[in-house]
Amino acid sequence: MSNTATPAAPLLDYVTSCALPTPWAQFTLHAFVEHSTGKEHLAMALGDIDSGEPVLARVHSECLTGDVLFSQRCDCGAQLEGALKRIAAEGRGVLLYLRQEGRGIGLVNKIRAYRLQEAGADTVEANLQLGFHADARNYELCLPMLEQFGIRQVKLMTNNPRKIDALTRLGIEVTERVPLLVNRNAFNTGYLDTKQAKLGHMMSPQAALVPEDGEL
Ligand SMILES: Nc1nc2c(ncn2[C@@H]2O[C@H](COP(=O)(O)OP(=O)(O)OP(=O)(O)O)[C@@H](O)[C@H]2O)c(=O)[nH]1
Ligand SMILES: [Zn+2]
Repeated sequence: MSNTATPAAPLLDYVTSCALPTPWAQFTLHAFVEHSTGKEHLAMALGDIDSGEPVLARVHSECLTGDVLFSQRCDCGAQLEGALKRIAAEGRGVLLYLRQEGRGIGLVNKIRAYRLQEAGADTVEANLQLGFHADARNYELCLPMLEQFGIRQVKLMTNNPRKIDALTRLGIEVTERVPLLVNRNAFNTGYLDTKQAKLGHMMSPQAALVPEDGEL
């Protein structure tokens, strides 16, 4: 018998890419398909990202309500837009769009969680009442996605220490954390407070002090 270790089965396939013009820059949109679930994950890339220099990066978890439907219950849509604007301003970077809606519990369960929040639960309590972990996400796909572009070092746009830990454990070096703070509003202030108090998000009180127009 050979002593050679069997290489780990790939987690996802790289499929194809196209140009994606946005209001801020023309990105290249790359499509991946995850083997175990068939989910389609995306990367939006800009500029020379395989030069070996740390790359400005965002790992964004799907939030249909916030990213697409303009929900003010969370900060996801504003963070998505802010991250793309920053990458465009730098002329170089990548945004991984992971299809782990509702912190991994799915859209319908997130709506169930919102309903529990309307009855008084916070975002963590609602997940627990539904029988889920507070945060059911897993970031292992980030490694093959970043490897596709030759990226080993990132300047990560996040307030979430779990993302930094997860990437570090995967062997991606986070050379810098770039805060991604958005305007508070009457609907998201409790959500932001809970992220800070219970999920360890790094949001100083100055988080509220961003310009009126929400520029990041
Ligand atoms: N279960 C659940 N998921 C939510 C809720 N609000 C937003 N989400 C999901 O949470 C994910 C975004 O996570 P956040 O914790 O806001 O932000 P993050 O991406 O972990 O951290 P940052 O990098 O700092 O933005 C998305 O998948 C959203 O769909 C909620 O009340 N309940
Ligand atoms: Zn959201």
